[in-house]
Parts: sequence; C-alpha cells; structure tokens
Amino acid sequence: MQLAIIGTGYVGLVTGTCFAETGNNVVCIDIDQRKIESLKQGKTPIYEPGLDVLLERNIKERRLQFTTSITEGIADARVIFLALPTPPGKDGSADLQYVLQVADDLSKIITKYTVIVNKSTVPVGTAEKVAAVLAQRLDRSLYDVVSNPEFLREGVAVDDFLKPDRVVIGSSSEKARKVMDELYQPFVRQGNPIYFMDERSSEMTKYAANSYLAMRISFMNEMANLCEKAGANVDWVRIGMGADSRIGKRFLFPGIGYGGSCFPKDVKALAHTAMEMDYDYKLVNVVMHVNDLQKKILGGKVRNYFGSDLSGLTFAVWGLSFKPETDDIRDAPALDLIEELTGAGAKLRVFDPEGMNNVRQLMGDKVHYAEDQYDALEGASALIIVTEWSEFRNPDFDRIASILVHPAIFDGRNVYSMEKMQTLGFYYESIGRKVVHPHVRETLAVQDGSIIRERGTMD
Ligand SMILES: NC(=O)c1ccc[n+]([C@@H]2O[C@H](COP(=O)([O-])OP(=O)(O)OC[C@H]3O[C@@H](n4cnc5c(N)ncnc54)[C@H](O)[C@@H]3O)[C@@H](O)[C@H]2O)c1
Ligand SMILES: O=c1ccn([C@@H]2O[C@H](COP(=O)(O)OP(=O)(O)O[C@H]3O[C@H](CO)[C@@H](O)[C@H](O)[C@H]3O)[C@@H](O)[C@H]2O)c(=O)[nH]1
Repeated sequence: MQLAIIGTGYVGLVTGTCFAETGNNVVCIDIDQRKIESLKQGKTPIYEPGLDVLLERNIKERRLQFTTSITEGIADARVIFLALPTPPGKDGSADLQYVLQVADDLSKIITKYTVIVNKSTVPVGTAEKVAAVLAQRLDRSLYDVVSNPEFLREGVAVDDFLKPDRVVIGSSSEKARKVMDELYQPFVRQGNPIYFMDERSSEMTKYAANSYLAMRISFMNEMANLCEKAGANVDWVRIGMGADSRIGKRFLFPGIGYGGSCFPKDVKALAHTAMEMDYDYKLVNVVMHVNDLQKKILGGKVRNYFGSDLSGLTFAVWGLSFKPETDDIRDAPALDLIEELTGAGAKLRVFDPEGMNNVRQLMGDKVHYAEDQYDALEGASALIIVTEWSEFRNPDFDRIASILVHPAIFDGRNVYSMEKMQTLGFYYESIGRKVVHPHVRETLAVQDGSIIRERGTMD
C-alpha cells in the first residue's frame, strides 16, 4: 500500500520504517529540512536500537523515502498518518495546532479518497475536529478520519511496533476499517488482537493506558518511601505483590519519578480533559503531585547527607536520558536533579552513553561532560545514579572506590543488590530500601573551600 507519514519524529520514523519493512511504499514528510536530508542518507537523528538496520534496508530497497514537500509526499497515498507533536499548552491541555494546521493543509491538496489517521496522542474529540477542518474544503466522500494511537516505548520501539500487544483502531467507517485491517495484519499474526472501536473510545484508550501506568509508578514510589520509614525492602514488596496475576510484575519499579515525552504530558492532558468536562479526576491529579515530589527524592537524599549548601563539592552523575536505550532527555528526571544540585552550589560531572549531546544543547556548560563513566568520578564526593543503563549495572567497584573522594553512592534506580552493597564498604542509599553504612564511616565537611574527611565508627 502507498502510505505517507506526516511528522518524522520518533513515532513517525518508527511507524514509517516498520510499515516499509512489511512491504508498503512509504513517504515520510517533515518540515525539518536537516532531519530529512540526514534521513535521505540513511542517518537516523535519534538513537533507537534496531532502527538503523531497518532504515538502511528499506531505503536501499526503495520502499522508504523522505521529503519536506507535503504535496509531493501525499500524492499517491491511500493512507496518511499524522505523527505530529501534541505538546502541553500553558494550561496543560494537548496543543493541537500542528495537527489542525496539517489537516487544513491536506484539505487543499487531497484529490481522491484517503484515510487520514491520527497517530499522535490526541484528546477525545480530535478526530471530529480534524474531520471538521477537512470538511471546510473537501467533499465527504474524499476522506475518513481514523484514530490509531501508538503504544510503542522508546528504547524498544521497533519491537513494540512490529509485535504490538494490541492495535487500537477508532473508526465508524467500514471502508476505513478495512484499509486499516489490511495494513496491520502482518503485525498481529502472532495472535494479538486489533480492536475496532469508535473514535472517542480509541482516543481515550491511549490516555487511560499512559495514566494508569503512570499511576502504578507513582503508587510504587510512595510505597518505596513508606518502606524506607517502615524498615521494609520495596524490592521484596514489589516481587511479592507482582506475583499476583491480577497485578502483574511489570511497571512496578520505584525510582525518581516518571519522565519522558509521554507520561508527564499525557497525564496532564487527561486531567485537563476531565476538567473541561467538569469532572474532577482526583486520582490523576494526585499521580502528578506524587511524581513532582518523587523527582526531588534523590537530590533530597544527597543534601540530607552532605548538607543543604553543596558549594565546594563535586558529584558524579551516571545517566541523563529519561530511561536507558534512548538519547531522549525530554522531561528527564536528571534535568531536575541537575538544576537542584547546581542550584545548591555543587559541581557535577555527568556521563550518559547516548544522551550527552542533547543535554549539552540544553544546558551548555552548567555541568562537566565526562569522557566515560569512570572519568565522571574524578574528584567526586559521591556517585549519583539516575538512569539504569546496563553498563552501570556491573561496574568495577574497586575502581569506583579508588577514584571517589568519598565512597558514597546514591542510587535512584535500585541498580545494585543490597547484599552486594553490604559487602563493599560504600555508604549506599537507594529508593525504598535501608541505608547501607560502611563499617568505618567517613563524613565530609567543607572548611575554607576544602573538603575535610572525618573518620568515625559506624552509626
Ligand atoms: N515518543 C514516543 O515514544 C511516543 C509514543 C507514542 C505516541 N507518541 C505521540 O506521538 C506524537 C509524536 O511524538 P514524537 O515523539 O514522535 O514527536 P517528535 O517531536 O519527536 O516529532 C514530531 C515531528 O513532527 C515534525 N513536524 C512538526 N510540524 C510539522 C508539519 N507541519 N509538517 C511536517 N512535520 C512536522 C517535527 O519537525 C518533528 O520532526 C505525539 O502526540 C506523542 O505524544 C509518542
Ligand atoms: O516500572 C517502571 C517503569 C517505568 N518507569 C519510568 O516511567 C517513564 C516512562 O517509561 P516507559 O513507559 O518505559 O517509556 P516511554 O517510551 O515514555 O513509553 C510510554 O509512553 C509512550 C508514549 O505515549 C507509550 O507509547 C508507551 O506505551 C509508554 O510505556 C520513564 O521515566 C521510566 O523510568 C518507572 O519509573 N518505573
């Protein structure tokens, strides 16, 4: 089938590449000229495991093309996907300007029946809004508008797209449903379902899924905070509760708050939709509040230990991207931590396998960008772990201890087992677990701008 994807960001690129991989002819369109030029040469502007190989193959086999011209790009398309940004507006609502502008552009150039698919995350009622814009210039027989929310996760996006748990299609048109069914058949052969429903239910499903997952995380973050007070270990609690098949094991990992380009904005947008409909969605509002507090947990632990004024102290930060296996730093908890600690006077040496360039562009020389994870430790009074990249999971602890000025680790992702940390001699704080004190504890004090080590017994 001939397809056009408008918006070649994260979702557009993965969608376009995976549809090309299943034999469709795809043209990806974007207004960002630099992005399109780089993609034409097979260079992906984002780090996403597995995407580069598929991209190269499909460009080579001429199933995947790129252009900045919407007129050229949609010329032969039977289906047009909108994978455009829907960022939060000032009031928290999803900003539909990109989607509605493109709908207006399309109303001027569509000449034959086309299925227009909203893949962006959009609030309930958007399919109707898009249809209304198209109706200003187009005969009703020339288009159907479909809602087809995307559930891929960054870092495993290709796999998620090729083997989705389910595909959700919101459409009241039999003709459009048939087209969408044909398109998605190759992805659901493993037996996973395509659910056809009305547009509004489909749009709501996306917000329901993201907000529910965000709620699970906020629930576990609060549970972790309570475990700390109660002397329990949240890892065991997580395992014990997750074994109940009604609860399930996934998405119960406590940490330093959810981030990324989706959960924060989508939970906010759902709260706004509810408010517009005069419904006070209490739970969703609490989820956001808990997350805001949780983002401050790790910085709080560091300041509790070293004092609220961190002038004269340097810290190593491992991990900047909002999760491993991506270079995406949108709404990454690391950004809040950097602001908090540098605001308290600390110097930071940061390292991330993929996210450094994006942070450099955003924050410039606010922090020092280390050569590698061990270089980040030079002169540091503690190691702070923000993102659980696999290279941080089994490091050379002797090397860490020999480089750090003071053997302390603040782990925002519970990367290390308590048993291991109890044998190593670090001061170790994590999330929802007991503090590990070394047998001989060194405390730091800053006097006249220099670090003074004070040795004492374990308290
Ligand atoms: N990132 C994810 O993991 C993910 C997953 C599921 C759903 N979503 C949703 O998908 C949508 C897109 O998200 P994203 O992360 O891919 O966004 P993105 O910001 O990475 O990409 C959007 C792209 O659209 C382009 N664009 C803007 N206006 C345009 C126009 N008029 N014509 C052509 N291109 C235009 C931008 O240049 C950019 O390349 C959002 O609604 C998001 O909530 C994202
Ligand atoms: O047990 C967990 C799982 C995740 N997170 C955090 O939650 C955030 C989001 O993680 P994840 O959902 O894996 O990443 P995204 O790529 O943002 O994917 C979410 O957002 C996408 C955009 O809407 C959806 O398509 C996906 O289904 C949905 O999982 C990250 O900060 C994670 O660190 C936790 O703290 N604990």
